[in-house]
Amino acid sequence: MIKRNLAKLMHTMGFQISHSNNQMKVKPFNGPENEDDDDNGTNGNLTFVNPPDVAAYASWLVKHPSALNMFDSITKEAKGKRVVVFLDYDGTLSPIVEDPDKAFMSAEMRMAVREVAKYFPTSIISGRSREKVKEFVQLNNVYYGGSHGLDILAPPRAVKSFDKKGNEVAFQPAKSYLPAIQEISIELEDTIREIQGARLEDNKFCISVHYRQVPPQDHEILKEKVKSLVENRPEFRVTEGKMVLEVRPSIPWNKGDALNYLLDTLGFSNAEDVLPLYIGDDRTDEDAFKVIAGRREGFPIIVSSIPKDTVAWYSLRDPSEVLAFLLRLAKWKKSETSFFK
Ligand SMILES: O=P(O)(O)OC[C@H]1O[C@H](O[C@H]2O[C@H](CO)[C@@H](O)[C@H](O)[C@H]2O)[C@H](O)[C@@H](O)[C@@H]1O
Repeated sequence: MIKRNLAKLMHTMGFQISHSNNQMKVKPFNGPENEDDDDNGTNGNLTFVNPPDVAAYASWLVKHPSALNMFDSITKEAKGKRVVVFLDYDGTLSPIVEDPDKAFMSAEMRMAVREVAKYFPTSIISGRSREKVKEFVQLNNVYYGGSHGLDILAPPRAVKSFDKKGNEVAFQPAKSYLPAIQEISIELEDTIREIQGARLEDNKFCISVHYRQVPPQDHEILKEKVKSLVENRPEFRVTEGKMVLEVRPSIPWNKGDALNYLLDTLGFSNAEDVLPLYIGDDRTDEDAFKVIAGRREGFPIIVSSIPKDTVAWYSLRDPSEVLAFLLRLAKWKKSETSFFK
């Protein structure tokens, strides 16, 4: 009886449930260690549920309802307005994996993003270098913001994105930091050399220090080392993501500013009928959620399979739900467009 009621509750909350050998299985819980590593479930395995986690997630979903369950009210609000889409990359369009160089996007996801971009101006704002994220995404009908928005190739039609000869020029507010970034990268390399499994990723205007493959007992040692190195370099600051420290120039620029910059260059800054939609999974995406929340209009959507503090209004559990949402969004717009033809 209790089991049946729990199953009913979870179904209402949007969980996928299956039964075998009389044991209830729910996707996606498999006991994430902490909020920094809530990427469990992205491998699609079903695992046994810890009931308190299910209850916690269910009550979190009340505050941050599934964007799939809320789809009709989202499209009702979007009708007749201009939706502008912003997407994070890692953990949103691609599952979190051990090796950052292998965070590939599926062909289905690529097709879904391409479809969405046919109907809505679409940008991808990532912590990766702009070149790297473009290499993963391989689409020409989206705009790219790399290094957490410190490197944006604005829409070709925007005056700001051309130099005198008419060549495309990226917006790079931290360009003068490049020599210092190279210097700190060498220092970081030296600092982490002794720590087994630690690795650097050069994201052009940010350096990521990954510790996903570092033994847990060394995580704090690594964090301490990196933070004390950066403390001596006031021109840099550290932000934290999923098993990664991101060393970046201490200029007041984040994914929220990048969102505003893109809205501006796309010609939407003063428009009242614009609804930005942002989907992201990590702490740095909160800056973009805040911008949308501040406008009181739009759709800030967090990707998370565990309850976490967020200013996002809606949620999706993992990249597979992001895929479902994007496909539905494109389908909705396509049917709306053909209806008015
Ligand atoms: O803003 P994002 O596009 O989400 O970038 C944030 C970081 O994403 C990448 O690291 C994360 O994904 C890796 C691959 O799945 C994973 O191995 C790592 O543990 C995650 O933190 C990227 O490699 C970093 O440089 C970005 O800072």
